[in-house]
Amino acid sequence: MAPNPTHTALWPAPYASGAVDATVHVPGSKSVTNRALVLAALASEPGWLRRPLRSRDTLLMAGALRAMGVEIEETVSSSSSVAGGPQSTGEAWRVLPTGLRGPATVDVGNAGTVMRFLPPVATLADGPVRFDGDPRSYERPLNGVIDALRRLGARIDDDDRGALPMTVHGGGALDGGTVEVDASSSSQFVSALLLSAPRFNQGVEVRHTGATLPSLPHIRMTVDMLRAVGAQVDTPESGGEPNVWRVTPGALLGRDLTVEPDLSNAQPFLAAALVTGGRVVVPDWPARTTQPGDRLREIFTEMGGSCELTEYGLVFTGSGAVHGIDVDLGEVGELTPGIAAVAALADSPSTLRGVAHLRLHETDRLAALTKEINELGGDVTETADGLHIRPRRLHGGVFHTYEDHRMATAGAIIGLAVEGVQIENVATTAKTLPDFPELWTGMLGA
Ligand SMILES: O=C(O)C1=C[C@@H](OP(=O)(O)O)[C@@H](O)[C@H](O)C1
Ligand SMILES: C=C(OP(=O)(O)O)C(=O)O
Repeated sequence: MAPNPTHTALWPAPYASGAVDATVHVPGSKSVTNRALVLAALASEPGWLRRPLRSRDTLLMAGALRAMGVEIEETVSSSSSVAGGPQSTGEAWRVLPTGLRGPATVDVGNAGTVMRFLPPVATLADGPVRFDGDPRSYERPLNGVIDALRRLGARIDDDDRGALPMTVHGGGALDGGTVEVDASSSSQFVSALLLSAPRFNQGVEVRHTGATLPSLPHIRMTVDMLRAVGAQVDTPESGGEPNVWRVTPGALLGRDLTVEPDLSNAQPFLAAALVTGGRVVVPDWPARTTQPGDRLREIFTEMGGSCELTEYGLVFTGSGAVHGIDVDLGEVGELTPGIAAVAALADSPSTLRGVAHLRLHETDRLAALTKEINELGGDVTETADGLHIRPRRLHGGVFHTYEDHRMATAGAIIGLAVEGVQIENVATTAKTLPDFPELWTGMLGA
């Protein structure tokens, strides 16, 4: 990868001199957009995605599917009545599924959803599909997907490393069947196998064998979205065995889906209301959702705020006080960096638990948060499965982001309350929220 000159750039994180009071239109969910793209590509008829997220991860997903022959037409209507911010206003993608083709090359970047959800899709292509990505993608766990696909009948050439880069030799179809997977390092192993399973000859039965399973709401999201396109899925929640999911083979419908705002990307804006004692409104917050970010209503309330979910959206208000929290974040790991940032500004210590698997995310998030908060004068220690955070008076300095979008937004939260924080490579937020700096300064009225 060519060096990106913006990686060394420093962004002075805006300091909030008073309480924020803003309405923030948060763009669409990464997790919903990328699942919707996969399901639409596997359907037997065309489908629509409205207000899709347009970010690095979702454009990589769209690009990969196009490389395998799927047509994705992008249209932008000028309708100003559509919420969702300038990036997604009125945008809709029409997906026209075709026979999946190889040879093809897929760049996964550092997108977990692309590197895990697409190898099962590639087994259905009629030729080889080569997968490669950012250096960090070579280190992120993929063995659960590779081993499972092999056992289900796929031919994969990964030089026996269980990681990227690799080639999936698509044979036009996959047997499918029953498979055991240890998904303790990523729930995306389970989601990946379920998403393509309606197109496997025998469907799939996935049996998770590991001691822990992170990010359950994301597996529920997979199941809900599969059912919404006509798939039959049996789950532990629907009376099945614990840790076993079954998908029956069958055709998938094309749908017209409007993507919800990304509630995990709403986190820094809600945090801004919390740490400044202000008020932030997020329009279109769904009344019912599988997104893990919905847990913020409860977590940030416990940390000192209050919220009201109205027909218009979520109104979140800070009280001026920020409290520490003792919480298991295993189900909602992607919220950890933002919660750690708020915890560093609180009036009492915090313990964040259940997130050992964050060491294998975009970066080792536990090490990165510890180092960066401590370099601003904080007192954070790593535990076996999380962080202890004892608030201290912080000072300005450079907050490094390790090409992790959620490190950048965590640093911005701290910068609201601490003068002189500079975020290195804020552009890394483009992974899921390219307009972050503009939305942030817009929220502050700058
Ligand atoms: O399926 C998904 O869309 C995701 C699942 C989670 O992955 P892990 O289970 O690997 O944490 C989450 O952290 C990631 O941001 C998105
Ligand atoms: C872990 C994350 O992403 P990915 O989909 O790349 O796993 C994240 O967005 O916090």
